[in-house]
Amino acid sequence: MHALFEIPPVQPASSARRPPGSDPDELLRGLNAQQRAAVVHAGSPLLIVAGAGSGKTRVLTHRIAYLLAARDVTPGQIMAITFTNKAAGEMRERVAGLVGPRGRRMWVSTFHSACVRILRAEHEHAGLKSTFSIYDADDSRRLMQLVARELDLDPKRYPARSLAAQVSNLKNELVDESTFTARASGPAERALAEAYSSYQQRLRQAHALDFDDLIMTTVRLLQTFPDVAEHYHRRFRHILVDEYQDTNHAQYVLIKELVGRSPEAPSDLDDVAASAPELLADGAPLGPAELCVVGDADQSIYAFRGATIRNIMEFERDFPDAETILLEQNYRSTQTILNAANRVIERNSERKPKNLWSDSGPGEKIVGYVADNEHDEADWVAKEIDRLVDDEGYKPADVAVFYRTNAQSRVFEDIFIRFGVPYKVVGGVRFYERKEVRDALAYLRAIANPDDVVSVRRILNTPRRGIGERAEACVDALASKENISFGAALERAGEAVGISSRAVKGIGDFTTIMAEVRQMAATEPPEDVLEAVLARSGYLAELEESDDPQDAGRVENLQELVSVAREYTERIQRAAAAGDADEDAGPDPEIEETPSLAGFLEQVALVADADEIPDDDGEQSGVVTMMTLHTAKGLEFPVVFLTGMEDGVFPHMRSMGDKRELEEERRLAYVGITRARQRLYISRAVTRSAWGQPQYNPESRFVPELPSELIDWKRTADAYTSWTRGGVGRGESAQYRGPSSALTNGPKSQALAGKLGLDPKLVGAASEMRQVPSLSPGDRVNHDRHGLGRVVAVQGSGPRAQAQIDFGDQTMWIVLRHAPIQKL
Ligand SMILES: Nc1ncnc2c1ncn2[C@@H]1O[C@H](COP(=O)(O)OP(=O)(O)OP(=O)(O)O)[C@@H](O)[C@H]1O
Ligand SMILES: [Mg+2]
Repeated sequence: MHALFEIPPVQPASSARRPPGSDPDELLRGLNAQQRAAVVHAGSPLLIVAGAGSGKTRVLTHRIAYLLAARDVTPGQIMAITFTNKAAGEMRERVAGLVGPRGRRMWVSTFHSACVRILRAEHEHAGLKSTFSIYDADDSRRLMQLVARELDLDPKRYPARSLAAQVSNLKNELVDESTFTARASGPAERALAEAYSSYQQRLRQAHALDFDDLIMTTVRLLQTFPDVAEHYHRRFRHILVDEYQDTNHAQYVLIKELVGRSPEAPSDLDDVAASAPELLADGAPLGPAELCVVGDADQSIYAFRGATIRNIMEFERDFPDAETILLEQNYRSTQTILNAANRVIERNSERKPKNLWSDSGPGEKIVGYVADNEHDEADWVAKEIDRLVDDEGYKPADVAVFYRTNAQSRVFEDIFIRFGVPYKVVGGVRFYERKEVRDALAYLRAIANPDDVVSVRRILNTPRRGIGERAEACVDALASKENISFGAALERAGEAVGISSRAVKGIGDFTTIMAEVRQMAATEPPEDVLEAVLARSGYLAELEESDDPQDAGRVENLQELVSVAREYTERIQRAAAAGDADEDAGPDPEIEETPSLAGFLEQVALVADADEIPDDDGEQSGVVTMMTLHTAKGLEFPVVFLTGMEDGVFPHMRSMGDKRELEEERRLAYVGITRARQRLYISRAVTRSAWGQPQYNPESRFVPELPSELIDWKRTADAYTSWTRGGVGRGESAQYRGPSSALTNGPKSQALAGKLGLDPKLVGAASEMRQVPSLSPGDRVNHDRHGLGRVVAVQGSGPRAQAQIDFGDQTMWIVLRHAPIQKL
């Protein structure tokens, strides 16, 4: 690897009349030597690898501004990829001030948004309707459920969720259904292959793409149609990618396709110039686009979604003429926080050593706290936030509380509400996941795309119109018989065999309303269409007439959705007006000029978790942000609380037996620590309830990896004085005594059975085996439902014991406490 260390000379300030920030010298002045080298680098592919907070994202932003200010690049030639829409918005905004309305032509977006834009523009090549629907994870699961039922797959052995996840993995590896079918072996793979094929067929019928399809279809489009690839290749001369360590294989291939091949020999260029001079229009060379990617292998935390560090580790092999630049100065955190982060991450194997340093001084010590239980932990966090605000001049908006899983937020919410700490939860049950919002969007999607089977079926009988499951099945049968879509079959419901006249009338009402509103959608903006359909369908009236207080909240959420649509319309109109003022840019077919239902649905479909982070409102003191560690990537906060630092919580129980997964958890810890600018807090609870029972969690193994001299413990486990008095010391776990049998056989255990999807009868059986069987790898077992199996691995002990068991056709992790299992 060779690093670039030449320091580009800073030119004396020239024309002072440039708008601020568009002066190249000024752009470079706020950067260190390596950052500057990255910003001005021209030609070969460029990889910037650097630790957290070293200014990678800042370099990308400045590089874009520099390209526009100093290198005669036009905004339309730039494509920048960020991990969230929020990050894209920030980057666009920062650059926009520099270039005015021309900035519209720059693509700054997530991979998914970029692909949607390409697919909308090229829908004919891709064999899609221009109004195709986008299915999110929940829609895919619903569709997979239909498929699994149709194929008569045993839902216990082949849960739809798992099938959908496996299909997603295959798509991330660019393995399509026919390739997989050809190579599938064994009953489990063959079942998956069948489900995959049938799922794809259903998607095609519904004119829908799932999230992973967006990428895979775009890759195939570019590979299959050289003229389409050429068009984008000619258009995008600069491709920039943030958070490159979290790209998966499909995204990586997409980047390669967009960048294009190595430079052609000059004679080829001459040939092109003679035969197709338009390809050389604007003087754009036909060589590969300039590629600049930034990332940090230590922050790769999406392996479970198919992200592969390989993409960053082997960048130089894949792009042989690539340059690499390292950044080592951290501008975000104190040296104490950095030292802690460095010491944790250095335990991982297979990493290139690097040492971040900061010149912002040692700062405050890390503060640690051991709570009796999760309520005590939240209580302490709330009081400490109060103190920071009252005594140290911090605002609530300066503070973030991180946890490993979404479910941990509830206790914090309860206590923050009681203490009056203003907060916002990012992720969790999000606005767009609420039932009424999904129903309303399903109406809109069914209007935009009548073939969208998942959406149509979702709202067909919501509100009730007397269309039961039986009627649906009759329509489905008609659709199969006539080989038409479900939506088309609804129009001919009267012909369906066995359908009741009541259902035919209900379906008639439904299709009439939909047809009317569909006509309206051709000319009216999405907010009016939404209001019309909510009123015409009776959906809103039903909520308004309800006595359930929750329904009032649902009406508010629908009002909010109408506002979201209105904002969308206004944004498009504003942008179009700004574009009209831009003389040198003609119409751009890849940019929306008028608001449309499809455009609105596209925007909504692509909203990611991180987009709900509140913007800094400047005036007010804002709210505390709560989120999972995964969502925290790329962000920074003056004060960070890392909570639930317990083995089994973080690192997550699932990952504890596997070295690679454990290393991914450690990278997550590194991400968490490095979000903090000035203050870092770590906390854990000695007991934490799970499924209504107390669990005793030992200290997270990541805590002793932090240098002890950097931590100021406000309370240790020695102070733990609950009913297991004396049983728990710091770093050791208490003996688990087991719940009383009243608990395990009472109504609670039946509720638990429901939560776990278990047959309640089996819980009784399992509770008789309160003594969790002690298993070791190699043991043979019998499971009431899965039959005979062999233990592959074991982790945890007492109530947390889990075993990985190979049942022949499948291998699964089983929590022994709940399992009807006997050792043979
Ligand atoms: N040369 C610099 N001078 C002053 N501040 C800087 C400089 N470079 C970066 N910063 C600031 O340091 C902080 C971290 O920068 P940035 O977010 O770009 O880092 P990053 O490498 O992208 O971090 P992460 O790996 O967490 O995504 C930001 O507040 C940024 O404005
Ligand atoms: Mg960044």
